[in-house]
Formats: sequence, structure tokens, C-alpha cells
Amino acid sequence: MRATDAPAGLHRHDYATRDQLAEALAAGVSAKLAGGIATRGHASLAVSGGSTPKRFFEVLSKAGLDWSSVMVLLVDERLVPPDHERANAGLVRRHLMQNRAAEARFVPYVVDGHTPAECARLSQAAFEQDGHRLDACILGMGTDGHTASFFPGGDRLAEALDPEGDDKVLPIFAEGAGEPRLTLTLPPILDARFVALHIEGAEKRTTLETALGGTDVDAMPVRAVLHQTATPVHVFWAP
Ligand SMILES: O=C1O[C@H](COP(=O)(O)O)[C@@H](O)[C@H](O)[C@H]1O
Repeated sequence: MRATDAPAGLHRHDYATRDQLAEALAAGVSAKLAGGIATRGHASLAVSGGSTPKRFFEVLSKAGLDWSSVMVLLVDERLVPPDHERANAGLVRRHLMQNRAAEARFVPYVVDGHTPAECARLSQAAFEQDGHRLDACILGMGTDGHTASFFPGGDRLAEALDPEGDDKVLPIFAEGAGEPRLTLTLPPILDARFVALHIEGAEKRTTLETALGGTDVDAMPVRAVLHQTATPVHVFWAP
């Protein structure tokens, strides 16, 4: 691991390989979850979808935790049927909810049978059922500068990024997103006890440097996470 200079509140962790990154991130998350279980009797984890987290999920799924005391949620979801190949819930079921982690309680978003607004309302109720604050929230990032489903041009981006907003889950639509989405809003993400941004590859490194080098949040919504100073954010990267 190599620590690099970063703005205050941003901690950068660079690894030589994606396997090393997966091991380190899984160890860090596992420690946070163990801490939650030890102090409160339960712990919660929100994870992202896409293609990047598979290796991390597979390592984390083998962690020696009391997984029956862990709730797993999604940072964001695509509004597609639950068995659709692009469903983030499917990725989590296939790669995280296995091995020891099969004992955890997975609470996916409500994605069908309702309007997007209703899906968001029902999903938020599930998110709030334990009245909890997330122990760990693992974000991803696209090369367009989106994180969670905060896409450039998102129709409800301002609401989703409002630090004073009351909604924890919102429906959101953006041309570049592929399909309508549900997303955690910025407040519950930044309220997590541990926030990580997990990115891999040279292209995403360039995207990260671009995001750090400018301040236009609408152009690159990940800046809302990177440039705030209230919550420490740990950036995990490997080539
Ligand atoms: O659409 C999404 O993309 C991002 C990044 O995905 P990746 O495939 O580039 O790793 C992901 O963080 C988000 O959860 C997902 O819905």
C-alpha cells in the first residue's frame, strides 16, 4: 500500500494489485462490522454494484464475523426486474451472500410492482427499519464521474445531493444511467461510520484526479463526496 497526498478528510490507499486491494478493503470493512456487533449487537453495510466489487465481495464473504447480526443494503439499484443481469442485487447475491456471509440479512431495494417514487418510499422504509446509521458504506465511481446513482444530468440530482435533505432513498433518471435508478441520498452515505470509494484501473484514476482538480459537482457528482470535509473518505485504488 502507498499513501499519497490528498485533501484533508480524503485518505488514499493505493495497492499494487486488485487482490491486495480486495484483501485490505475486506479487512477494513470486516473490522467496522465487528465493531458494530460488539458495541450495538448488530451492524449494517451498504455496497455498490457494477463490475468493480466482485473480488472484494468474494473475500469479504469469507470473513469470520457473526454475519447473522449483519444487514447488507445497496447504495443504489437499477430499476430492472430482480433477476435481470444488470440488477445490482443479483451481483450481491452471487458474490457476497455466499460462504460465511450467507448468514447475513440482505435487504434489496423494492424494484417492481410500483412506480419509481413508490419503490423509493418502500425501500426507504426498509432502510429505516432498524433506525440505524450505516457502519460502512462502499461507493464505486463511473468514468463519467458518477457515484451511487448520482449521474451528471440526473433529474433529481440536486435533491439527492442536498446535505439537509430528509429523503434517504430517491428515484433518479439520467440519460447516461441506462435505466431509471434508486439511490441512497448523500446524507445517509456521509453519515456512515466508514465511507470508502473503491476504484480500479488507470482510467478511473484519471477520472479521480479530474474530479479532485475541479469543483463543478453537476459535471462530476462524485465531487460531492470527495470535496466535503465533514466525513473522512477512504479511496481504495489498484491498477
Ligand atoms: O452503475 C453503477 O456504476 C457504478 C460503477 O460501476 P463499475 O461497473 O464501473 O464498477 C457503481 O458504483 C454503481 O453502484 C452502479 O449502479
